[in-house]
Amino acid sequence: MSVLSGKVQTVLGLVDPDQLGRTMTHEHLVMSFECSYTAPPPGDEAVAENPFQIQHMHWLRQHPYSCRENLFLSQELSALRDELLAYRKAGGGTIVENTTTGIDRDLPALRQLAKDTGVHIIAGAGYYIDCTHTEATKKMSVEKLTDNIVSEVLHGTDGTDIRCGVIGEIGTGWPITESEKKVLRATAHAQSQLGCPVIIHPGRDPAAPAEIIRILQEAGGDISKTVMSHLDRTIFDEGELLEFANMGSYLEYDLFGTEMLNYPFNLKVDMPSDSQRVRTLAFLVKEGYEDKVLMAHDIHTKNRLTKFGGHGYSHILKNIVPKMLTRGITQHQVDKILIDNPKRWLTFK
Ligand SMILES: CCC(=O)NCCS(=O)(=O)O
Repeated sequence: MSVLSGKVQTVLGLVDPDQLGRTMTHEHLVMSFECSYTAPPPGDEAVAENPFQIQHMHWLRQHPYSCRENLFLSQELSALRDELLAYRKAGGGTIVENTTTGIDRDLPALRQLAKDTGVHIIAGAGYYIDCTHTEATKKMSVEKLTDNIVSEVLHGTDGTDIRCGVIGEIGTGWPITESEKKVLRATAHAQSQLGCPVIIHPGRDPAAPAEIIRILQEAGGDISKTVMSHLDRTIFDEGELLEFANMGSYLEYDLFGTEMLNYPFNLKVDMPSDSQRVRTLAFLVKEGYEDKVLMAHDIHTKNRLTKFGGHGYSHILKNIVPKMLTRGITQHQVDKILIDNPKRWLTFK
């Protein structure tokens, strides 16, 4: 039994799980997503260089990764403070901040945002996808990676005494690289030492989530305390979704607010609309998975902030929940998805 057992670890210290309230389990507040820059379509270069004007907002929603300036959420601390205050006003209590090594995690900024706004913020330990692994990271043994992750939870992160409360988002692509497999095994080893929550970013292929669960399971991970993120752009077939759900992880729909015609990271994927996401949640609830579903917006670009005409961190609470209630999901089930499931996942064993 560790000192963390039965508690949730925020950037301001340990809290009782009952204090969390409504929780978005997959957001970013301070990060950069430069690693995913994608060249704009031919002819659109001038728009990409001059993005934040009302007449360009539709273009930005369609091509969020083709404008470098849009990829630096870390430049928007004042807007983020306003966002979190609005989130609290809308009934939000907690945000899990999924920024890991490789995409510019900033623990002191998260601590300041938590102090300024009263929102509980839980930071993420570990490593993002392969292209952000340094040469030094790629050379590390699973044991060394495990030690690093454990230390980020027990002692502090990035040279501070601020501790992470989850492992992840742990990044993987498709196919999963050797370096990513080592990080997954280290994640499982760290989780079995700490009894902590884990959250995974899968590659963009329907086979990726199950393959990741197998790797974690073989390395001793606790799948019942693991979240599979981004299912909205990964598994589309209902039969395949139920087969994956049977493996026992939490099932996260975390791209609420993103609607784009051409998903640049996998042109074969049709990104669903929010209405289609709600329909999938209703399907999972009907099939008996109401204790496994989680929701979030995964905000990781500036154009999604209300300052730039975006939906902000309160979109689910303000717009999506009312829609869920008209689509066969009860208030009790909504509370499970937004309060009880996050609380159970985030509590250390
Ligand atoms: C760091 C943010 C992130 O990885 N978001 C996932 C975007 S997507 O792969 O679902 O498009």
